[in-house]
Amino acid sequence: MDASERRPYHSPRRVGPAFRTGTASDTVRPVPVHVISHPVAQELLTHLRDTRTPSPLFRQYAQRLSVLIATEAMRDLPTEAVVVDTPLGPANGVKVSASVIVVPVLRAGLGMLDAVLSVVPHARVGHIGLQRDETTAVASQYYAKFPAGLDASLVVLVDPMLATGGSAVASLQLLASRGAQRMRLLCIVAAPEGIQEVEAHFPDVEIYTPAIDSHLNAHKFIVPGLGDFGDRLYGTM
Ligand SMILES: O=P(O)(O)OC[C@H]1O[C@H](OP(=O)(O)OP(=O)(O)O)[C@H](O)[C@@H]1O
Ligand SMILES: O=c1cc[nH]c(=O)[nH]1
Ligand SMILES: [Mg+2]
Repeated sequence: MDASERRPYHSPRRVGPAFRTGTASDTVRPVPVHVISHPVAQELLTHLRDTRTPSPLFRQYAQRLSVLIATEAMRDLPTEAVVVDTPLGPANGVKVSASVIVVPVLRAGLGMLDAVLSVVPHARVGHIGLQRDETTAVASQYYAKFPAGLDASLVVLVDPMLATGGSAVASLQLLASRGAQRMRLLCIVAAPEGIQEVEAHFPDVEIYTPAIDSHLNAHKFIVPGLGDFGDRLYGTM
């Protein structure tokens, strides 16, 4: 698809707020969090949590789970009508007509990128490099590069772990400062603290995740979580 074929992203319908159904709270309240409860997604998440899962399998499970998350997150992509010829005659069909920019947060977000691109192959890709300080858990930026057209695209931020929310909010602020208007966040495990932080700064940003966990520990790791996603993905423990 060349640039002339890309059209600005306009959501044809506002996705209604989902209801939080995770383990964090019994209180059901409308928040823009979509919990991917599909049993296949939940089984893949279980494998990712399991300390016995080695890096090669961890990468595979992360990919497969990310396809399911991305599929749900792209449910309302606008399409245009097309007609194709089957061997038996013409058939009406559709073509996705939105401009999508996927932005993984390095490193861990790279473990979801190819999966998201398999769902929206025409998407373009930006990158944000962030690293949490091991003692303060505050993220600092070491890289950022984006394609043109953030303002007219659906921007899909991809980071598997939403812990304090510091990395997600810093990323969303950077994207917003470069013109992004419609943003979504895809993650694999979210903590209530991180969700609150994103909601406080970006109430319109919908979050797609298969898990809302219990809480953060003293080191700001998600409990029960799955440990350090980047380390498990790349074997840097
Ligand atoms: O919500 P937060 O408290 O900001 O934590 C979440 C961030 O922490 C992890 O990255 P990390 O800093 O470990 O970098 P890495 O991906 O290179 O391992 C994770 O991938 C998120 O980006
Ligand atoms: O639990 C956590 C928190 C931040 N980053 C991770 O990889 N895991
Ligand atoms: Mg890490």
